[in-house]
Amino acid sequence: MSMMSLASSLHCEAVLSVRQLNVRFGGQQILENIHLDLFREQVLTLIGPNGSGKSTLVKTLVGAVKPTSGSVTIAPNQRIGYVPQRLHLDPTLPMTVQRFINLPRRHSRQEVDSALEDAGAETLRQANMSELSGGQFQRVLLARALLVKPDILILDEATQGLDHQGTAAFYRHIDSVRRTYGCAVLMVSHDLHVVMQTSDHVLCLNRCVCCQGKPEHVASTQDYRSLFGDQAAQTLALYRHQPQETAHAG
Ligand SMILES: Nc1ncnc2c1ncn2[C@@H]1O[C@H](COP(=O)(O)OP(=O)(O)OP(=O)(O)O)[C@@H](O)[C@H]1O
Repeated sequence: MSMMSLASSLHCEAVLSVRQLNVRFGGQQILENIHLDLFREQVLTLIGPNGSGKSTLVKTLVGAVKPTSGSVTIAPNQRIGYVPQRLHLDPTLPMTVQRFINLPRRHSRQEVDSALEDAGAETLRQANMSELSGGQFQRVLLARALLVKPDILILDEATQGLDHQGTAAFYRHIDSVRRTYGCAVLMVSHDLHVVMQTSDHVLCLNRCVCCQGKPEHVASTQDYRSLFGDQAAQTLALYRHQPQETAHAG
């Protein structure tokens, strides 16, 4: 096979594709003409200001929101693991991590242990869900998503509320999960520094896709700078001055 045909066959292997997607709530257009491809083992991050439609797009991908028009196509036999932005549990209801993770379907002890370990939550099996820290809770949600042995892992602002250290640690788990499971990762994040260091592809959303590409490309666009202001200037400076050293910094 020539290099050219090899490259084109690899590029056809999208595990998830979105075409001409529009979502309206009432009379309001929330997502407009979204076009997106996610490839095997790729880390694609959605960024965008508050209210730009990131969560709505993720919910559309996992089937929780129905598009007004357009399509979401998942390649055959692809299992999706989903880590939601928030999950409210009744704090008065005692429930161990082990019990929570076995809902709605029971898994073998070995499957549970292995998912907890892959998510960095191996010490939490007997802990009570209501006593977990924010970072521990998110790792348990990640473990639950890993139980399906995902080909596609989708995370909606999974590090919301975590401090720098917790955020950096969580992304390290995501990175190792991607390698262990060989899965594609699509996530929403506000942590621009980390996004720019950990993503293969960044898609900047503001109702429609306003720019996308490799992190260094997106960081240098005017759209990105006008949406994220000072924070954008900092991430760009990071590329110019110390691209290697800060990998995985929080
Ligand atoms: N179920 C709904 N019904 C009506 N409007 C909705 C619904 N869900 C979201 N919206 C609106 O859609 C817009 C996009 O919301 P969305 O949560 O997708 O944005 P986001 O980019 O994820 O924001 P954030 O960064 O604040 O989480 C907002 O104006 C929101 O009020």
